[in-house]
Amino acid sequence: KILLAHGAHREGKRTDAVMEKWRGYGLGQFIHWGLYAIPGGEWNGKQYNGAAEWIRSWNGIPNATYDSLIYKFNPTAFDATAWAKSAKQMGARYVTFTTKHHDGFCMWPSKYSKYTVAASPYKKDIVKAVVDAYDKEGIDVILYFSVMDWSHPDWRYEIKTKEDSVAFERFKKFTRNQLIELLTNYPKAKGLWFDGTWDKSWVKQAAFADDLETEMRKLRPGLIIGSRFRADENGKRHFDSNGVLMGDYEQGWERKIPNKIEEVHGNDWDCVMTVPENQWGYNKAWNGHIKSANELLEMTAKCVSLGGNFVLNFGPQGDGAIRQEELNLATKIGDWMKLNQEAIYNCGYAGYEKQDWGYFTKKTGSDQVYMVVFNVPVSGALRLKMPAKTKISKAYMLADREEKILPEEINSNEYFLKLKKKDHQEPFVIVLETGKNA
Ligand SMILES: C[C@@H]1N[C@@H](C#Cc2ccccc2)[C@H](O)[C@@H]1O
Repeated sequence: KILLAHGAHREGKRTDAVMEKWRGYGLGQFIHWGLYAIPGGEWNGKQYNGAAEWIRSWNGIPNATYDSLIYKFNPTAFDATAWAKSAKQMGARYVTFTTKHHDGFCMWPSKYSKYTVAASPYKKDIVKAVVDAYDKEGIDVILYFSVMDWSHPDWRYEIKTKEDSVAFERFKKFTRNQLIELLTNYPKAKGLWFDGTWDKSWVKQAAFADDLETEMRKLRPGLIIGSRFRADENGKRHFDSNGVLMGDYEQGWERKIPNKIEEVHGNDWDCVMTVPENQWGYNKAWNGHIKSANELLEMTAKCVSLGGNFVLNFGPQGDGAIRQEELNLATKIGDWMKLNQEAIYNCGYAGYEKQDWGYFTKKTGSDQVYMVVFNVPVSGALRLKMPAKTKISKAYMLADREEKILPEEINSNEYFLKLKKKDHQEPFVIVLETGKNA
């Protein structure tokens, strides 16, 4: 093992109650909202071909012109309670909200910056409104924070000169001040979701970032911080030089999902996912491949079946309203979750062999196993392979417990489950009651 002063401080999963709850969330919501929602991926009638929340980096817009959007920020349709109720209906159990994205605009009245909601026509504290509204709905809040801050004069991508170094020291103090401010102003927040930590300037700050993480955890015991916050002294990110996860869960699953359990290395993790292929902030153009509710439900089940959580992103418009297409998805997902949430919440990896019909999930701390079915063969029967000596004593539809399914044993641990209905237009869950040699 390599001796590290700033590597991971813990090996293996956290076992405290806060993290146990995080582990069982199953489904979450991400919200990307800021000044970038005003242009919505378009400027002077020209479509920006990147992610809408990155439009400030487009050389088609002078930085000062983008930053003057602050004077247009007055989201008259913003209603945090409506957002929180929509998230509750969808079945989200946590929300990750952008306090400051790469453009540096603060959605809270930070006393360390002039580039905040306080200086906009809207004036009010949006982070507070979101934290309070979601907390009231019983949805835990995680605060997204981008270390990279394009608008700050002391931000550097790389430290090349003495001047860079002096400036970046000021930037580090500014970053620490804002993070302590967020934890102090919004004590209900359960965690911090860091982004914008990949540039050389920050990767070189192993000692500073390590001390800052320690300070934040001391200020807020139980705080949840992912693997993206800091690098070790060798510049290793997410996993330190000994291959040990940095932080409390793996944060690398951005717009991608693992395919097998080995890929998650026994760690906690969540996947954050966009509805369009790669748009986090609001984009006027709702085009390219837009994921359907069934696709998103499959992603949710796949994540839970591999011990993770699925976090679906919403990009509210510049006026604060969530676009109807996203509200419709939330409703469809919520309707399914109402009937089937038992197979998602507080569930994880069952340890069974993956099969074509869909995903196994298992209730944490129990033997209860679920089949979340996405693919019914033309035969209308599901071939089910169980671990050796694991018998099925009972099988029934979760959404209608009276609908029993008679498992026909075809081998010592292989069954045919004949379904009453063949053509399913959405996924369904079969509850399996098993028992060793039942
Ligand atoms: C959670 C997501 N992370 C941000 C990013 C990025 C990014 C940066 C460099 C290369 C590819 C992707 C996106 O803007 C969004 O906030």
